[in-house]
Amino acid sequence: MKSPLPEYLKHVLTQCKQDSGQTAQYIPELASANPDHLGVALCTIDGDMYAAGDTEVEFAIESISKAFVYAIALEDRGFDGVAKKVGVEPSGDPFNQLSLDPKTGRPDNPLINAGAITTHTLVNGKTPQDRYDRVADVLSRCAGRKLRVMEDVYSSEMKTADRNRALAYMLHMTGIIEGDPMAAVEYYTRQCSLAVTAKDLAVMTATLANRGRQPVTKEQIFSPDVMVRVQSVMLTCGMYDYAGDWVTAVGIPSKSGVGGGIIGSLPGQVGIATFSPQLEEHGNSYRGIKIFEHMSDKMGLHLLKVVPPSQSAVRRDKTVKLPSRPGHPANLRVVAVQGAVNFVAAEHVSRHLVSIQPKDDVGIVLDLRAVTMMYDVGKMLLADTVEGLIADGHKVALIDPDGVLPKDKMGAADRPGTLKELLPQGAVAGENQLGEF
Ligand SMILES: NC(=O)CC[C@H](N)C(=O)O
Repeated sequence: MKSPLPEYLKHVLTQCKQDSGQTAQYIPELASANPDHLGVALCTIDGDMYAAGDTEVEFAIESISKAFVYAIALEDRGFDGVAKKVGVEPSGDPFNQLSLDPKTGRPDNPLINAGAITTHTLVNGKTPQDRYDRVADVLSRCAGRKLRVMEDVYSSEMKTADRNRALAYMLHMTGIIEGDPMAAVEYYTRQCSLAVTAKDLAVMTATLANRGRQPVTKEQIFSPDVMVRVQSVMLTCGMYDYAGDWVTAVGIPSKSGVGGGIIGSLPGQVGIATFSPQLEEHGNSYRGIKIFEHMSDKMGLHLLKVVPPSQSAVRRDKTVKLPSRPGHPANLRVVAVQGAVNFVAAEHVSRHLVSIQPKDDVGIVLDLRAVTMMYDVGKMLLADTVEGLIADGHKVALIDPDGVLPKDKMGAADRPGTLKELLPQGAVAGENQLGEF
């Protein structure tokens, strides 16, 4: 049996293949791209790839590189170091506009050309060549293969890069970029000329979605906090002056490039990439937009369409009568938690536990074996709740073989003997049998 997903993706392509728009006219080499190419690839955070159409055809990454180079700059200079030079505000302007903050002189965001030329100069390296080498190396590691420059695209784009040169001189004049502004444009353009396929982009994007860990090679390339920053800016600025429509209709942090690619990163789930070089008036791939709209709608991918985790955080809450033993509680309350415990899920579990009154004659078992991810806020809230129960005079036992709650805060609850103490002799041979309650 084969996965039905590739067939599904093929169907999406047939739904979205009506022609519209033009290849990028301002870069001769891109203007002559094959307008019929059409592909979609999807890579899960486990590294499973599904693809349909032209997903192994190379094209220039162009502005999609900006999201990754912003991530490198954040790693190399820290959040504050980058924030001094580039903002995070949607400009609402076309990508090649000189959108600078009137007070600080910073480019509005790192995904317009002015911001991206700036972030390129913030990458670590002694010389412009070193900086570029680092960019090419990190992007290649994200793709899982060495990416090459499309020299024809590069030289073609350099012939028509006057606007970017003007931006770079302006940025140099105001002290936003240091060093030779022409070298910045040259190497920024090389960065934009890196050749990728839709499959490369899907796995690169899954790295963003997977908290910075490349899902196939398993290399931790970026830190999770940097990924939050990058995807936030992708959500608000990734589609330039189309960003508001995009968030509304698609709701996936994204980035487009005039080579015809669009990437979409759904945090914790999947990286998606589309390829079709026919561009609409904002410079985004026309058919790429259609594919994203279609998939977001039919597959429920909009970031704001979430199932509240609180509704399923408590897998079981049961009170069991214990045989009477002097000095022991009459009942056992077993609260079993499952899934990812974020704030709302932890609040839900905590609410179950705090409903237990000091006068209730119960011992409490908090079973955390089915927790798949414990957020810091979950750790804090549940640890404090357990402490409070103990302070109320309850005996609490924790079943936490993976240590999802901080040991130091758990006191008596985490002593292996506590569970045995709570249960009558012979009631439980091992932790697993607690499931019977
Ligand atoms: N939107 C884009 O993809 C533009 C990138 C292109 N290299 C430029 O600087 O104009």
